[in-house]
Amino acid sequence: MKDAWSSDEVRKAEEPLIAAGEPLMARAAYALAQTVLREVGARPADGRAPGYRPGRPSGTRLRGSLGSDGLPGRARARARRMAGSRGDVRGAQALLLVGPGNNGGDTLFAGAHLARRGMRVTAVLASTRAHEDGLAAFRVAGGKVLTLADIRVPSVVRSALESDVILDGLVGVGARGALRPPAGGLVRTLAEARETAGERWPYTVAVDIPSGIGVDDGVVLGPVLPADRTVTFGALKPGLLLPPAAHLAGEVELIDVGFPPVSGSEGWGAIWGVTTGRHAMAGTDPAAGRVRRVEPADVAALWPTPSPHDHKYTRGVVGVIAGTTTYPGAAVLATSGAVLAGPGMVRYLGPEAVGSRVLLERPEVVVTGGRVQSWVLGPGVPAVDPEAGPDGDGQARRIFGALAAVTGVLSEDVTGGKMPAVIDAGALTMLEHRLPAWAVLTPHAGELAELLQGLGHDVDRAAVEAQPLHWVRTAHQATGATVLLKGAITVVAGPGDAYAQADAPAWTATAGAGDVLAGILGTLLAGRSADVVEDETLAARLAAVAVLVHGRAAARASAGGPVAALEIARAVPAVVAELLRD
Ligand SMILES: NC(=O)C1=CN([C@@H]2O[C@H](COP(=O)(O)OP(=O)(O)OC[C@H]3O[C@@H](n4cnc5c(N)ncnc54)[C@H](O)[C@@H]3O)[C@@H](O)[C@H]2O)[C@@H](O)CC1
Ligand SMILES: [K+]
Repeated sequence: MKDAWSSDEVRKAEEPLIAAGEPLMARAAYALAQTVLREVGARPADGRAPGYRPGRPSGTRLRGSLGSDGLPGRARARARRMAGSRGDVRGAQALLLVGPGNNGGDTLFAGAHLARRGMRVTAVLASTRAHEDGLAAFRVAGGKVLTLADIRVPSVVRSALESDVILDGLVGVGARGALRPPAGGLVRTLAEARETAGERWPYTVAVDIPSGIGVDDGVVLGPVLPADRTVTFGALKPGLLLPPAAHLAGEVELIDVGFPPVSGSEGWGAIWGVTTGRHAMAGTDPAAGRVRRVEPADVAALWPTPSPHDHKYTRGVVGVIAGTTTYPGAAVLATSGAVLAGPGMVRYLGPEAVGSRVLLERPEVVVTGGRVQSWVLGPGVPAVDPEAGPDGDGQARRIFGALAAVTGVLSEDVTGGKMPAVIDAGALTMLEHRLPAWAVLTPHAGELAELLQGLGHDVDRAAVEAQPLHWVRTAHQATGATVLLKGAITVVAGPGDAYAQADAPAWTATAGAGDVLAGILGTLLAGRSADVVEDETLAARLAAVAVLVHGRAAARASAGGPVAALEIARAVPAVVAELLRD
């Protein structure tokens, strides 16, 4: 599990270490310089071609969203330039963008290391203030210092285009809001120049964070220079995991500067003396938990794996109400996702003609009613039209019935107990009662905006995409449900921690992929039905696992090319087997 720490948490962790005389900045700057030296040293053996880009790094720690071939966009270009690297950095040029705080200090100390290794290093000070010791060390090492006020933005752009590497050290965790002038104007112009220069743009390293992103919530309120790599210190920051900012961070490398090892709330309780309640302040809501990312190694502990004593009913039965005669494919895809994720059984409820199609693809499915341990509601079912009332071949009526079980409106004597559910597509328009956390809503941005509008919020799709964590948490608070917002980076929030998953190649954005995801998650909820009711934070974790498995299945089925939704479902068993084996 990757854990992001809010800027307040980072400060609290730093304080005692700095008081104890730990050389945090020296460690950060040294590691940053090593990364730059490694990258620049990987240049082609025939010397620095104009617009040279260093080689692909060996140690990728974390990626943002992936390209169709599973590599972050800019890493692809660098991968092609690997051949003939020679490790010599003498004469290579670095441009440092230096802000007034410790982030600028890290950058200046790193620049001093680079200069001592024979690189030609220029620091542009964006402010009248700069870290004094850092600046002195940089000068002694032979670095050249310019101030933005003296040289102006166009000459910084020229200098950037002549450089091999840029270090963005304008602001770090001390950032508040969008970059202000003159740093904001400089970054805006550099970002535009990068767009024009394309592959000729130098390798760009963000120091701690890409300056200008929302450190704690991942929003992008103003100009940001996209990085090929972010070297971050002590802990990941939420903005490096969350969209849209995570798309600007490139590959993220976490440097250990000596923070205590912490994983999850238990560790924080021990460190801060928190004995009860929520621990962290990441994101926009002080009451909410951390921002995290589930990793492949976490899956085995969460996946409902059968024991020899299990039979199909103890393993969990998934009930799927999806598809209509107009949209029968969604029923096939959702049941396929559920079956291939490995439940005890899948029941399908819907029009007979659709059930027959489901059976053609998945003869394991049972097309009669009966007890279930989770519901998958709504894929391929149209939104309820308030004028016309429920229709859709009776699917709306069936979904309303299932929702009555999920919300507890129906007696548990009738439903057989509390019931987790995946609520997708048309079913999102059928919510009439407050939901438990073990109901998982799975909207895309447009559907989430509509849901929130229905709850009285003035928000559209673009606003949701600009502040996904905020709106996902708002929807959770308003409905009670766990909310999974589908996207290139999927954001999940319920009571407690939020999750930002970047597992899928861009080809996954294809019709029907969400139906498969709903099915996979239905199987996870059925297999751990009692646990999700017991632990209200578990549904979000399982939702993140479903997203991870779905994304990896898409990558496997895609193999760098197009992928059809049914092929994602078909790749699930091999992906799960691999994750359980590792
Ligand atoms: N976490 C760690 O373990 C370590 C952190 N260190 C560095 O220290 C940084 C934090 O340093 P500081 O607290 O000095 O803060 P920063 O250097 O991040 O930024 C603070 C300065 O930027 C200005 N500023 C804030 N928001 C701005 C905006 N929107 N536009 C323009 N200027 C803005 C402020 O006026 C202030 O002068 C970290 O990001 C990291 O780089 C390292 O030195 C040591 C290790
Ligand atoms: K920075």
